[in-house]
Amino acid sequence: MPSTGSDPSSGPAAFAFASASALAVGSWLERALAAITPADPGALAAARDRQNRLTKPPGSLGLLEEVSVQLAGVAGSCPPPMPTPAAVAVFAADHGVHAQGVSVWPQEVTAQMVANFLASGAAVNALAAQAGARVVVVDVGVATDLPVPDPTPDGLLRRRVRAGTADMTRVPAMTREEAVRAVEVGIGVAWELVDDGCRCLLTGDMGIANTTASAALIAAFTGVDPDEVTGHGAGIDAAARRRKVGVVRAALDLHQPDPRDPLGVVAAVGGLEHAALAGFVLGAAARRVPVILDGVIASSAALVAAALSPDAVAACVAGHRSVEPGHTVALHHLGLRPLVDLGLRLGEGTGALLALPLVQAGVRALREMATFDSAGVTNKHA
Ligand SMILES: O=C(O)c1ccc[n+]([C@@H]2O[C@H](COP(=O)([O-])O)[C@@H](O)[C@H]2O)c1
Ligand SMILES: Cc1cc2nc[nH]c2cc1C
Repeated sequence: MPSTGSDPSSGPAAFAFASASALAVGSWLERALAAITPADPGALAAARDRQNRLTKPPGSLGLLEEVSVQLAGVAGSCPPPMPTPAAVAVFAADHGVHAQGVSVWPQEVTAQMVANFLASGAAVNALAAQAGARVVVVDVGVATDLPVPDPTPDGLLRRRVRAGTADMTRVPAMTREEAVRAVEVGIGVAWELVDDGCRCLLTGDMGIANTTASAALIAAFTGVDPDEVTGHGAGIDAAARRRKVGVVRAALDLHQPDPRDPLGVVAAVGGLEHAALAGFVLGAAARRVPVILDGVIASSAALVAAALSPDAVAACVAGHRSVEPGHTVALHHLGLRPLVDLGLRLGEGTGALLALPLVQAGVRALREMATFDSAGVTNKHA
C-alpha cells in the first residue's frame, strides 16, 4: 500500500507520536499490522513476464531474478524502484541469561561495541561504507552506561526499554508490555528511516548472549530440538555449547512458550533487540519497503514478525546464511533462501550489507536490460 497522508504510518509526525508515552501501548503495532498486505499479484506477474522477455535465457540470472520479482511484489509496481538509499539499523541490547555462562564475552562488550559503531570502527561501518549504506545504532536495552560522548552522537537512537532482560531460566525475560514497547521501537525506527527517504532497510544487532535467546525463539517457533538450533555463538567451545543447550531447554521447559502467542514467546525467552527487530520487519512491510535480514538473530526475530503477520515475510530478503545452525532452521521455516553463504557469524548487519549490492543488481537488471523485441535479438522458439 503506497503511503498516503491519512496513513498513520506515514509522515514525520508519526515518529514523534511513537515517542510520546501518552499513546496506548499496542497502537503502533496495531497500525503496522493493519497496513501489511500480501505481495501485489499483478506486479509479481508483470515482473515474471518481463524477466522472461529480457535478453537472456529465462531464469539464467537465478536468485537475482527471484529477488527482483519479489521486490516488484513488495513495491506493487513493475519494475520496482531501486532499493536505494539503504540504511542498516543495529539494535543493541543485553541479556540476563548471560549469567548462565552462555557466552565467553563479558556483558560490557555490548556497550563498548555501540561506542565502536558510533566511532565507525566496527565491521558494520566498513561494510556499510563499501555498500553505500547509512548506519544507525539503536540502544533498545543495553544493560550498562554507553561510553559515548555528550551530546548524543549522530547515529545513536536512545530508545532503551529496560537495561537488559532478566534471566530467562528463572523468570520471563521481560514483561509483555516491555515486549510491545520494544516492538514499537523497531516499527518507529523503520518508519523514521522510510520518512527520511530510505528505500531499503537492513537489520543489524549487537548483544552479548543473544544467540541463546535466538536459539530459544527458533526452537519455540519451529518445534526443532534445542540441540539442533544452538550453536557456538561468538566462540564458545563444545562443552560450553552443550551447557548452552541445557540453558535453552530449561527456559523452554519453564515457560512452555506458545507459538500462537508471539508476543508471549518473545517476552518469555527473547531479547529486547529481537522484539525491536520484529517490529523493524513489520514496519518495513507496512511501508512496502524491502528489508534485508542479517543472521540468526534477525531471522529468529523475523519468526516473531511472521507469527504476528505472515504477509510480512513478503518484504524479507535473506541476506546470508550464518554458521549458527539455528539460522538454517529459521530460514527454512520462513521459506527464505539466503543470497550469500560465506561462513560469517558476526552479526551487526554484516551479512545483510554484503547482500545489498546483489539485491540492487537484481533490480537494476530488471529495470535496465533490453527485451528481445527492443534489442532485435531472436528469441527461442516457443
Ligand atoms: O548473526 C549471526 O548469525 C551471529 C552469530 C554468532 C554471533 N553473533 C554475534 O555475537 C554476539 C552473540 O554471541 P554470543 O556467543 O555472546 O551469544 C552478538 O553480538 C551477535 O551479533 C551473530
Ligand atoms: C568483539 C565483538 C564484536 C561483535 N559484533 C557483533 N557481535 C560481537 C561480539 C563481539 C565479542
